[in-house]
Amino acid sequence: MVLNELGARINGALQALSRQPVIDDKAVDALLREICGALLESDVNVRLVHTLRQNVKKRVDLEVLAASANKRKVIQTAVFDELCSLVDPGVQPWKPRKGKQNVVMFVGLQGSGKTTSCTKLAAYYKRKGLKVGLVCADTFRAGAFDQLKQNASRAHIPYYGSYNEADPVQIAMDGVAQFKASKFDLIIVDTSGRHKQEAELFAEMEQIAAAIKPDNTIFVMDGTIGQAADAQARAFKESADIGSIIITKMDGHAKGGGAISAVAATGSPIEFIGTGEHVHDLDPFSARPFVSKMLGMGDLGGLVETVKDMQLDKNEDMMKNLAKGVFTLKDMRDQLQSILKMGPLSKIMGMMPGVSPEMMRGMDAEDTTRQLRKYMCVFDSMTEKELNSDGRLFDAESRLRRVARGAGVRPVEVQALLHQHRQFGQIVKRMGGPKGMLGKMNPAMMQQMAKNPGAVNPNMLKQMGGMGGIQNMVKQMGGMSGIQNMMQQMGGMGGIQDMMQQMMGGGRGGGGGGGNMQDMMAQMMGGMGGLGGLGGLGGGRR
Ligand SMILES: Nc1nc2c(ncn2[C@@H]2O[C@H](COP(=O)(O)OP(=O)(O)OP(=O)(O)O)[C@@H](O)[C@H]2O)c(=O)[nH]1
Repeated sequence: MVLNELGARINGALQALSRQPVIDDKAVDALLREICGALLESDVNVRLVHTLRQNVKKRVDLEVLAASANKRKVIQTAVFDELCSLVDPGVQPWKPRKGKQNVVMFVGLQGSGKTTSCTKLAAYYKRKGLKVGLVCADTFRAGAFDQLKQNASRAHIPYYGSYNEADPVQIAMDGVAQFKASKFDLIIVDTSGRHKQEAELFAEMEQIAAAIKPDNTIFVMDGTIGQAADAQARAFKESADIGSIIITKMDGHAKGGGAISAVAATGSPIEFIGTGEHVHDLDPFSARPFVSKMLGMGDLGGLVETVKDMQLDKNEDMMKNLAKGVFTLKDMRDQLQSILKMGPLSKIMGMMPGVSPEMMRGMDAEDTTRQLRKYMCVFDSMTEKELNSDGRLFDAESRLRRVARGAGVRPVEVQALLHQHRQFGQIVKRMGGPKGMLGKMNPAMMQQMAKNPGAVNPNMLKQMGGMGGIQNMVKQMGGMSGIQNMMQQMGGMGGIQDMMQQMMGGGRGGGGGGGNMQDMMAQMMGGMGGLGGLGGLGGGRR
């Protein structure tokens, strides 16, 4: 059973319990039977499933709880906590620090996704502002260096490797020395894999580790290997000083229960999971948000992290414009670019509470991304004067045709983009200016928002999780016939405004610091504006 289905089934069992008129031993047994059955079908190790069952039963003492009105809540919390402990060894993974020369070595079997994950990790920390270099010490597989070179070039990450040197230890040492001399913050070394866990592989791993003395060794494991994960994780753990783990190929259809639970049982924390072949398909792993997301309860921490990574600080001009009620074509391009950087839209949506993986199924993220790229070509064909305008310049047919020709699209597609821009521009006009919400923000708040979009009080986020506003919004989304439809509606002015109002209402109710709430709102708007635009893109094509 794939993880999406596992989440839906556990959720279904918990909801069935909520509907039971009487909560007795029979009801708890039925719940546990269903949950444990689902876990086993997802390849979770039988021993761990047994432990989970025992622990929940221990915590749910119906006699003690008899008088409590909150029996269901206690049971649900126990199940949630036990699911979390199933994937959490309780150890924090090592993290590189900027300004320190951190060396990380990757190990794993051939084809597990090591080389791909090296570049993903490099891109992740590059986004966080670290100077990152990649070293290819895989001399076993012909073509490994070319692959790393290609991936690294695409992600604009400096790399080191050799076509002549056959000794992986020498390459690793030379690469690390070169990047250290150039004051890199993080040096990632990719090593060879083998088809099986064999002595030669482990000997090579040890030699490289002894030569470069990594600060952390990351074990990469294929998430699709099911029950075999247990033996593999243990073998690597015994032979190398594994600090943390990346599980790859955990895309929507992966049956990752085996790998996740086996790895957690070895005591090394899972640091990331790979969720696709794209360089941004690497999600930080943390037990509670993971379980929460799997059960369709969202991941607000992840959402903020993503918004932070959108680097709104680079959009200081846009923030100033928005406050004034101005929205140029360049502002729109910058927003869409931020969204593109974050990878597929489904990732952002999946972090919202109430948007279960099931709901995301019909969404064609690839299609949306392709469409977005097309729009980037349109922006690239515009002159600086056109980009800084409100779009009215394009009333001239010849201008429109010139840009369409330059971008290799039909004029009607340029018109669709301009239409989207106009719609959003009207909202900005209403919200900006001295009377609008954005206009009312004081300059210090604006500056904080532009400079440090991540400075969001985590408690406030918790409040947001409990807020009626967001959840209502998400419920509305759920009621629509599909996310794509919702996007289209959001593209329309009414949709965005309703949503904003709901969130504002919730913000007041939540009682969070007013300044923080508004910061958060504006941050989300940075994203939402882009999402609104996306909806229009989809709609324009249909
Ligand atoms: N769907 C999906 N594919 C992935 C993911 N990570 C890696 N892959 C694919 O898995 C295949 C193997 O990945 P590599 O990075 O070449 O594997 P490797 O472990 O470096 O292999 P060796 O260099 O031979 O040891 C490639 O086709 C990758 O695109 C992931 O998270 N999801």
